[in-house]
Amino acid sequence: MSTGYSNTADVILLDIEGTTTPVDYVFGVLFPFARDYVADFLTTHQQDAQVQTDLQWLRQEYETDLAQGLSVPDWQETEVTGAVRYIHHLIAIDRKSTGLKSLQGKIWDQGYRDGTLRSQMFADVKPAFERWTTAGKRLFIFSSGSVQAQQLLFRHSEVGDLTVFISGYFDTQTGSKKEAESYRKIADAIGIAPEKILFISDVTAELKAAQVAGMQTLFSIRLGNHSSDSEGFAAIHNFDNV
Ligand SMILES: CSCCC(=O)C(=O)COP(=O)(O)O
Ligand SMILES: [Mg+2]
Repeated sequence: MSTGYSNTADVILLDIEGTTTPVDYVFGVLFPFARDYVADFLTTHQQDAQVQTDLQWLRQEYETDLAQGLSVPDWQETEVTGAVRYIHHLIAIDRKSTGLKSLQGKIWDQGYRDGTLRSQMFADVKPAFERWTTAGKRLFIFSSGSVQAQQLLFRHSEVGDLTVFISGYFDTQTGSKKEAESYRKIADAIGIAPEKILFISDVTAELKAAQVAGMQTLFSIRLGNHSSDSEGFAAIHNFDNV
């Protein structure tokens, strides 16, 4: 029996990759773009204060990996090429790392602004955003991508600027998507009971955490997703009946 959804939500909280946007766009376009441009970007921007913060986060993550005995590429203390090697490694293993995601957002910024990047949305996304907004529901995003990356993605989509429909954005600076506490913090920040929030994602571990926090949940099955096993969660193939 499927669980988690009774369609009584006032707020809809959406994941991005595998829910609003094809996995193929993230893995086939965004990640290679960041991979290809990170060396140039760091060479030009490594002294910027926010880039320095990202590099410090990445360095801490690197030290933790080393302490845990994980296999990581060599990174001498201040070397850009070492940082680039580690960043390439994190992209290759799809680590949902706050430092990596923050840096990726900054790299994608230029690509979106000059028109090289245009984000892809599933065909039912914009009509659903319009329908939910008309029905008085508020829409929020919770993605591993940084808030900056989320805003860029919805502003520069192939179907136009969708940020007008979105009331707020949350990333892993709120907490891991697999921890119930993150969903409690999001409900607090929105100022609504978790039971009034419907969270939609393609990752059941995220739905389990949201459910523990009291949210309603739906599993997203989209073409190209990593898994279509809903593990008992109510599932959808698009937003048409949500
Ligand atoms: C904000 S677009 C890039 C998304 C991203 O970097 C990612 O890892 C996708 O994670 P999600 O939590 O949206 O599945
Ligand atoms: Mg996802």
